[in-house]
Amino acid sequence: MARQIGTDDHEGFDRPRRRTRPRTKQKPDYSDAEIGTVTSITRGRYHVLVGDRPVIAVKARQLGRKAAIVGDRVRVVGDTSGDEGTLARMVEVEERTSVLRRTADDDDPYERPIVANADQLVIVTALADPPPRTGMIDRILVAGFDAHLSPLLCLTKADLASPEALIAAYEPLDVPVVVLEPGSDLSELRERLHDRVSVLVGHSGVGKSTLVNRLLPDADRAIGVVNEVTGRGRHTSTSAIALPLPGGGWVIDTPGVRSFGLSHVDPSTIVDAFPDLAEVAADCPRGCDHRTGTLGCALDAAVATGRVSAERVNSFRRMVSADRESF
Ligand SMILES: Nc1nc2c(ncn2[C@@H]2O[C@H](COP(=O)(O)OP(=O)(O)OP(=O)(O)O)[C@@H](O)[C@H]2O)c(=O)[nH]1
Ligand SMILES: [Zn+2]
Repeated sequence: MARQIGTDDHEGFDRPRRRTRPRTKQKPDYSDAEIGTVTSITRGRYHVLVGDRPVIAVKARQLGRKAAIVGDRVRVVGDTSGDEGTLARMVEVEERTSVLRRTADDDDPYERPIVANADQLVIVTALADPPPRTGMIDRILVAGFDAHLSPLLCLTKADLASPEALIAAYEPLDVPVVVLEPGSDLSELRERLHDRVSVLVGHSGVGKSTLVNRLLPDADRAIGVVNEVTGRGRHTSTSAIALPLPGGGWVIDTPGVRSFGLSHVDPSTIVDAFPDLAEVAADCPRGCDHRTGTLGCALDAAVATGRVSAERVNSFRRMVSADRESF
């Protein structure tokens, strides 16, 4: 067998090999570096939970413009002790399984990724004070379906108003609903959050902080973040915050949103989140956006023959039309 010069292990053991590629092109291998989850970002500092150790890291230069967002799995090197005053270096961002995005408003073409690697979108809506707005719920649903997250509608303040109308509005879309009021049982919600990565989204004042505090009274301590992020005034921060659930899974709280721009979403793809409707829509004309009055939309024919219910199609259409409304 021919001897392969330069590839033997003992060759160049303690001096650099001659055949190594030029330094600039060599990608360092960080596969052994510690990995953690970005829990929040404040002023260019990344809070990373490595195991149960909160570490603060700065972005390494080689990441260039590539930014990590909350929920990202990242590799950190250097001082990863998490001791006070220490800073680690974040050297790599792992591939994401999902990205939830929004645009600031519909005239803003700039996509803002808000959370990585989530699999569930929890839309927190008050039943009163502030009053619920289905347009906003629909827009958030569209963003969630676009990011392939499964939805959960969380209705708060049931002590102030009845949830019946909203439950009825989302039943045809099979969106699961949990209803909460002060002191209500959280076990169903806990079950739905267990072992999942859930992003909480909602208007300011709907009771999101109240809910997070009930679910996770010790949340702040778990990720080692002091009041600058989680205390009052946190909503001046633009960053989301990821909180580990004791039994497994994450809750990612996001700052209260006033609008949920969808200019990055192609509404014609949302039908894919509904397998029965997608099957029907396969017969639609090319580029059909499936809205009411769209010529030749196969959803109309399917309703006429009873293949799908008018209620489901109407709810679907209301939802995808929400991206035309403004708030
Ligand atoms: N009646 C009633 N009030 C509630 C309920 N949940 C929260 N509240 C009140 O609603 C107000 C807003 O609650 P927060 O938890 O601060 O709401 P938030 O969504 O975090 O609001 P921001 O911090 O502004 O984003 C507070 O005065 C709460 O006490 C509820 O189930 N019923
Ligand atoms: Zn169609």
